[in-house]
Amino acid sequence: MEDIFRFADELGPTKIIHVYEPSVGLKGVLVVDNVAAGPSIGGVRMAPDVSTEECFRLARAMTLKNAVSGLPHGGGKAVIYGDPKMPQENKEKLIRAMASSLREVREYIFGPDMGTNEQCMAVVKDEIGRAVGLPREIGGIPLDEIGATGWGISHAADVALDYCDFDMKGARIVVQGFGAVGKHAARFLSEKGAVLIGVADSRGTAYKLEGFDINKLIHLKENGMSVGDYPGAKVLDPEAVIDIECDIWIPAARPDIIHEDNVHRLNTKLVLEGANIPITHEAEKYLHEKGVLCIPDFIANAGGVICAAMEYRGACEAAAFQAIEEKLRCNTREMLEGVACSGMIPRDVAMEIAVKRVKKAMGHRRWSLFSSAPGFV
Ligand SMILES: NC(=O)C1=CN([C@@H]2O[C@H](COP(=O)(O)OP(=O)(O)OC[C@H]3O[C@@H](n4cnc5c(N)ncnc54)[C@H](OP(=O)(O)O)[C@@H]3O)[C@@H](O)[C@H]2O)C=CC1
Ligand SMILES: O=C(O)CCC(=O)C(=O)O
Repeated sequence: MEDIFRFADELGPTKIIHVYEPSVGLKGVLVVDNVAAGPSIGGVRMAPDVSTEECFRLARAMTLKNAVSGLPHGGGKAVIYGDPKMPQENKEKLIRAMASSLREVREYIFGPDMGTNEQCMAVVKDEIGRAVGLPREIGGIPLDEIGATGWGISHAADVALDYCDFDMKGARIVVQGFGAVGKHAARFLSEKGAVLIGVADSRGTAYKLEGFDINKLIHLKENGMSVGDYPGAKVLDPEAVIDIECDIWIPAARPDIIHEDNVHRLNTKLVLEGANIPITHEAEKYLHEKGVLCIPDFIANAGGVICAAMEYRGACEAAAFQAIEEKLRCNTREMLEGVACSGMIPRDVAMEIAVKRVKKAMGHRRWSLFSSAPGFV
């Protein structure tokens, strides 16, 4: 018999909810992991093929990310099954139904993730009044539009370079995924002097040794084209983005894309994990042994959720940007100093810091993973 508690450990998850509503074709899952620190924040992903296990791993990444960022929030993640490029009308129906079915699950605050955006969060807000990453017109900070996560990645990069043997000026960057995270990471890093030489989206990889004009690339994507349509770029298949020699490689798309079987193909000096869980633990160990510095997801890509948590409390955009900068620089340095002292891989050092904080929050609760106090969530 299937063990439905197979993901359970001392940190969670406290709830796994499967949602089904055939009248609109909704199938979805919500994993609320540890909410000892406060109600969970984490994005809603729309994708055709995410398992409950993957949703759990993404929710756990949020628990660690929120803890390491010192936010009064636990970790959660939701998945709506479907093609994110479906007609807007159908997408809105699915999102409304998902939000409506989770109306009373107050320990989860909806945010944007792969396949959802500010407009989707506006729909959730309209339906149940509980969402972050909202458009400005309804009082939000549109975290994807302003590039909150990319801003954080650029600061993690600054600190990481103190531990590498190259400078930002002229550094060659390659990005897998040119959506909310990938394009803004490339934009902020190029403003610091780096050069984007390789980029992939779901349709292909584009390569240009002289460097892309990032605004031109963004414009082209906004008009429904692929990165491969960039004039003069060499076009390769999507997987080829792994092989391009560069100084900084940024995964900003799907999970588990670098693993034991392909990690040897990476030809880079620094990896900044923009995506969640993009590299397996074994592959990260391999990179560490090869001298490639790898800044793990819940350190490098925390900018989005820091922005979301600030928005939840009514902060303005400028304050959110400042908080992201401060927290990302401080967390990256703390982790890298730990690596320098211990020789451990960066993820393991970051895990120690995050789990210690989660356990401290748990120590304040009668139940370990959540609180039942009135008004807690
Ligand atoms: N949004 C945020 O603030 C945060 C997001 N993240 C994580 O970052 C990652 C990306 O999220 P986000 O940018 O929001 O998502 P988006 O949906 O905005 O963009 C995803 C990008 O990945 C591309 N893509 C999809 N599949 C592949 C593939 N097989 N090969 C190459 N590229 C591919 C898409 O291509 P196409 O353009 O063709 O569709 C698109 O360009 C996710 O792991 C997410 O969880 C983490 C922290 C915060
Ligand atoms: O959209 C949010 O709520 C925060 C961003 C997020 O989901 C993530 O960090 O993976």
